[in-house]
Amino acid sequence: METVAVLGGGKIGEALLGGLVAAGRAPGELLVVEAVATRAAELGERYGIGAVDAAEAARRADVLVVAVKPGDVPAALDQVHDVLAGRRPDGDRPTVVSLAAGIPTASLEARLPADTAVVRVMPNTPMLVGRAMCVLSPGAAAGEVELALTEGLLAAVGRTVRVPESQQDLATALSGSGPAYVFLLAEAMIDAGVALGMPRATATELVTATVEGAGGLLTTPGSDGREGVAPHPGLLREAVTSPGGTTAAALGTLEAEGLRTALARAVAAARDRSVALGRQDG
Ligand SMILES: NC(=O)C1=CN([C@@H]2O[C@H](COP(=O)(O)OP(=O)(O)OC[C@H]3O[C@@H](n4cnc5c(N)ncnc54)[C@H](OP(=O)(O)O)[C@@H]3O)[C@@H](O)[C@H]2O)C=CC1
Ligand SMILES: O=C(O)[C@@H]1CCC=N1
Repeated sequence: METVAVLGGGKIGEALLGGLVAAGRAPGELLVVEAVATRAAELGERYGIGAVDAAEAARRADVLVVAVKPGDVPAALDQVHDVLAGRRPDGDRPTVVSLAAGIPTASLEARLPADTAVVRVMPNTPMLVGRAMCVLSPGAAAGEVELALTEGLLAAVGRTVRVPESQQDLATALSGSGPAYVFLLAEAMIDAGVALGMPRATATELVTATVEGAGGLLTTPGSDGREGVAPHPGLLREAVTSPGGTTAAALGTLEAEGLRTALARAVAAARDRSVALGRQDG
């Protein structure tokens, strides 16, 4: 298998590395470059992954993953530039896979040796448990071979979809940041249960199982009574909503409080922030 080196062993770097190990990848094929030494040691203890410096990662990697904060991307690429320049672009040089929100492939390519294959990916943290949604767009020098290599790697930790790069900022707002919206919803439901008198442990068990079960219905073909098409959230919601019942009372309150509008604005704010992060680069 190919050697995967990850620049940045933070939240998403760990989700990828931990997810790959859980999916059966040999830790010896995985490398991490991490600025914080204690963090690198933690990843070594947790997953058996070796920490190396940027130059060694650039020498050994078949896939070089950029998982530092968007503002740190230029410096991280500068650290690997010269070693990458010494490797031939026709198959020897690693594919550079960027997970950084907002940073266009053109900006990445401008800081890398000419003709480096770059794939921009927006993953999400469920990668750690093999349930990622990874959204891919190729850069100018990335062809089918590099895209398939990246998809093959990420398929081990969840689902992949290709989109035109013009949709990457919106993908970031939906699936990249999306888990946080669901966690906030879960947290708020648990707190509401506690406020109304249920022990926190019980409320947590009820709500987490409910989120998991609802996710299962959303992703199970035929769950809304129709065959051959993806389940529709509206139909699944209708099936919960008995006439004159409890769900209708709750949904009426959520609509009156503007939940849909709040979510629409939140997604637009995340999309706009992703665009702004790309403009701040370099
Ligand atoms: N968290 C998420 O859910 C998602 C994150 N992303 C993207 O992933 C990237 C990382 O995000 P996240 O994991 O949350 O951030 P973190 O801050 O948790 O992780 C980044 C890590 O990289 C370290 N670092 C910084 N510069 C370098 C360098 N040159 N070489 C090696 N390590 C370095 C940081 O150290 P220090 O703290 O000292 O800076 C930090 O430990 C971002 O670009 C983000 O947009 C994409 C999708 C989802
Ligand atoms: O919050 C962020 O900027 C990153 C990108 C998507 C999820 N986390």
